[in-house]
Amino acid sequence: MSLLSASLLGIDFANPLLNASGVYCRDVAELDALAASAAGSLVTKSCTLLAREGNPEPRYYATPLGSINSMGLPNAGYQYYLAYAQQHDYAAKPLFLSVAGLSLADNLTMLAAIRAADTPAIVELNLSCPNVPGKPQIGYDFAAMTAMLEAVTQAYDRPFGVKLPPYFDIAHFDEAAAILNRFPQVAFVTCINSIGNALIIDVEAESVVIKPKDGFGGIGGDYVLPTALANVNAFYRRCPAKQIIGCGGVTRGEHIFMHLLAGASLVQVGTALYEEGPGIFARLNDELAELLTRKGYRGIEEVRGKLRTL
Ligand SMILES: O=C1NC(=O)NC(C(=O)O)N1
Repeated sequence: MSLLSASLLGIDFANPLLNASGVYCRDVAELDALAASAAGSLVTKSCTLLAREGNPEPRYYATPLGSINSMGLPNAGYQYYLAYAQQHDYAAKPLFLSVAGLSLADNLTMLAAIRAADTPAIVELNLSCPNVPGKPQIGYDFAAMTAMLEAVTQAYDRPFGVKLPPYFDIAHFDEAAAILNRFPQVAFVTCINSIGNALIIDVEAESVVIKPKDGFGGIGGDYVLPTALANVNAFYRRCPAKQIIGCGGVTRGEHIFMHLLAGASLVQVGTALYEEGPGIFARLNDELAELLTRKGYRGIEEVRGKLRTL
């Protein structure tokens, strides 16, 4: 095991880093670039039953503090990503398949096909896209989330994970964790998706900056780091039988260290990857390794969940 070795579902990872679903992972060229990068693994763009164009552009905008997006689940359809999963070299690094069906039936159809293909790909079920007009985030509807997990765990007999929206109330951490703990098959929880329905305004133009939904979109980057860390730690504390993948606000090695302290086993990078490209993974691994070494750690397992309270 090396300094940066990580583990999830009993699978070894060279390092804890991967992309956030949706960033740099929509087509074969992007996925191959991630596979060839210093990332320890990669995840595909959340797929739907049929290919989608997504929302009208402009639908992504970066600011000095992060980004806002309302992509609207543009993707090539699940068969495209399943085909990619069938040809991926798993000896090189693990691959995650992100699934975001627009209905329970669509999720069941896609998961049945994924299961039948019997690849080593790990499913991350996206319960938190904030950008499909008319489709509320399942993660904020506890009854719908329960029904989805009851049906999915009946139909899909492998360990999988869920991508959750950020929660902001202790009672919601408690309720969401209680639901997840009813499903041992939910082996990991990815916290967080973007903070939905924010609004960024351009003062010069006196205008919003993205076209869909009157400018309302999910934010990422520096804006979301404290919320991401809180959600990672809240579910780490409440779901001792599950692992946590952290996502949100990572631009430097020390942010990865924060996610690890909060309880993350792996850490996803979104906005910063969009802006810097896959070369970011070599930089982040170097910065994390330098920080761990300076602090006298021999591996990330010694850091995970060790956040001190006062
Ligand atoms: O789950 C998602 N989160 C986001 O922030 N954006 C994408 C999207 O809009 O496709 N999906």
